[in-house]
Amino acid sequence: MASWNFMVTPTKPSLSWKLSFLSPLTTVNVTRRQNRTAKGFVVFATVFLDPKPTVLVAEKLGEAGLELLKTFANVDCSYNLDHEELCTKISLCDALIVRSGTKVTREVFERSGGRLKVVGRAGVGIDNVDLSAATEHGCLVVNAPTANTIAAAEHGIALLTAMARNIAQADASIKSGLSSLFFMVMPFLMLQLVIYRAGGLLYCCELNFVLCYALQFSVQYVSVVMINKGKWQRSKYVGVSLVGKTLAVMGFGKVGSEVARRAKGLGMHVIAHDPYAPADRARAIGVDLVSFEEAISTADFISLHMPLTPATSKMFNDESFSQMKKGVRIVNVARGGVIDEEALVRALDSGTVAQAALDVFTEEPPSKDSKLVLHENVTVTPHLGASTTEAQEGVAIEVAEAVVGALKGQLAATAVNAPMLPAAILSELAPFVTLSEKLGRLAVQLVAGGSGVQSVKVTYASARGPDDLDTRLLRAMITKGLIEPISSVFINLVNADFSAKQRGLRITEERILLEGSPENPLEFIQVQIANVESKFSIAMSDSGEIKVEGRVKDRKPHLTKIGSFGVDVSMEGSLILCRQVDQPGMVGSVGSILGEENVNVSFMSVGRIAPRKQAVMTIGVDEEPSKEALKRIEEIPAVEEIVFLKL
Ligand SMILES: NC(=O)C1=CN([C@@H]2O[C@H](COP(=O)(O)OP(=O)(O)OC[C@H]3O[C@@H](n4cnc5c(N)ncnc54)[C@H](O)[C@@H]3O)[C@@H](O)[C@H]2O)C=CC1
Ligand SMILES: O=C(O)C(=O)COP(=O)(O)O
Repeated sequence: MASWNFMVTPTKPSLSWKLSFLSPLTTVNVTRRQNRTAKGFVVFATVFLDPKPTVLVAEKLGEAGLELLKTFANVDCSYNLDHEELCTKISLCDALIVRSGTKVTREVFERSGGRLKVVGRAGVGIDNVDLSAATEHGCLVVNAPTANTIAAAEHGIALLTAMARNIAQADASIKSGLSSLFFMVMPFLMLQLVIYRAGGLLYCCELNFVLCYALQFSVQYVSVVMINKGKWQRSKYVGVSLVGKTLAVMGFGKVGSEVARRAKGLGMHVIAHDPYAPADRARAIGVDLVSFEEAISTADFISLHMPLTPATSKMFNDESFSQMKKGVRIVNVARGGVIDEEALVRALDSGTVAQAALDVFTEEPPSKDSKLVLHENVTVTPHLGASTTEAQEGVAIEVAEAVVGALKGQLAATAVNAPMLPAAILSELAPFVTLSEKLGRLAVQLVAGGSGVQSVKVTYASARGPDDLDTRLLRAMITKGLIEPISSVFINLVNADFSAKQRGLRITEERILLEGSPENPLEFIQVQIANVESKFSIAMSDSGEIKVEGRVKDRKPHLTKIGSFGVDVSMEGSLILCRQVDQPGMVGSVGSILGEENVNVSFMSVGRIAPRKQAVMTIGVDEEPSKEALKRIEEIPAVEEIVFLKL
């Protein structure tokens, strides 16, 4: 536990008031109080900074997820924060967990002061998180993409069937009938009571008593008739059948395909529109993938399951409603923003859309006088798609695992703004990830002057076809290696591409398809930097670029080529590269200088063109040698150039 002494001058005697900007989980010990000043007390306080990260949970999260978070972090459950409160708290948090009710805006990232490392969305839709701002601030965004799929699909089906059979309207109608009876009878009972209490004029009271009962009975009679004939509205709520009808599933992803599967079970004919869905997945459950126009113009029911993006925003508008079959029925369990809500009201009024069942709205909660919500042909629920006990426990665990993993620096399988790869592939690629970063680091340190790097070519040699080798992660790590040694920018998987672009660094990728078994994901990776000069001339390839190449051996990164020189060096610690004339005694001379300087050598290897010709000595060192030590090595007559590189 780190401790930090500082001085505060509270203007009020209350020290805790002044220290409230610190995390509630930070322990503050006041150790000494000194003399009064004009402004108040001068106090020495010792603040014990808890080394555990702090996770702010801003919306209700399942207990199992909270327990998991608590094993690794301090958990601050502060629900219902307004935006300003969130912005104030965020600079004390390493991670933030939200559901759909919290807007994680650019301001949140800006005011985190760089501390926020991960935002966890306990659910699927990340339209409430400003992803560009997160990426620019190097903050990873992870979600829980699978645990609420079934809940959302079941809710979609619940709304579909409830809408077709007017369940919600009929239920409300019966209940409003009963309550109107209650309210109609109540005043007469009250009146009767008042008359009794008045006392005195007995005759008069009895007269009133009779009158009162007569009125009460007639009202009761009218009400019962109304309930039976009026609010027991069997003919008003005649529904429509689902069997044999066409359902268009718009967005054939996880939820959409589960809805389709269930709708098939109800005997519906299911078509789907999704520009990115694989046709074979649709075929496997007996669904035809069709164009947007065909889907909306042939469907009796339309169920929406695409994400809200700039491309899908208000894609259901006056124009698309006009192409629909008259009397179509629409279910939306995706996002309110995919529908132009005013256009939907117009379509409902004109009868183009017979009914809509909506779980989501452009503004949540919708305004109390929302014409859409109040429309008699609209059934609504308050964004309940993911709200089952099971789904909430599931998303809580899914997001907590992702957040803890991200805080530990592990690669996230549910990252939204960084390369996302399945866990098995991540584990297979892990040593190549390290190799990539080290190659980038090494290459950029070989550039004379360091900056000015603009054009980098990365070559991946593999027996695997492009579809079996996702290189985004490797590219991001090479970028990290290239940028970090020459800047103060912290690069991670999230902001690598963005930072490269911002610095005008163009990274092109090339693949060499090797023959043989694709057991290993990669044979070697090569990084070339064009249009620069090197501080170590040997690093230049024949075609004039700085070139380094590496392989993974025993899951460890190895440098195997510098320029055109073959070497074999484990890429650990730091390296001294030394170009020399190959002659006896070189290893000893260099080794003894380093020994005298108390620099521990982890390995030495010499690669040469031919005996007594040019050679490259690669020396792994545990400590950084002093400038004097490097100068002494450089002064050995056979040594032609030398460079020290931190990996
Ligand atoms: N109401 C609720 O409580 C819940 C709502 N959702 C929402 O449901 C939606 C779907 O979730 P998942 O199926 O888990 O996501 P997903 O990512 O598995 O599926 C979305 C599908 O939409 C497709 N798509 C993208 N652009 C499209 C376009 N222009 N037209 C048609 N399809 C398009 C994608 O290709 C993808 O297949 C999301 O918006 C999510 O936020 C999810 C869970 C609960
Ligand atoms: O997962 C989603 O996309 C949802 O819409 C669920 O939202 P919620 O977590 O219930 O606020």
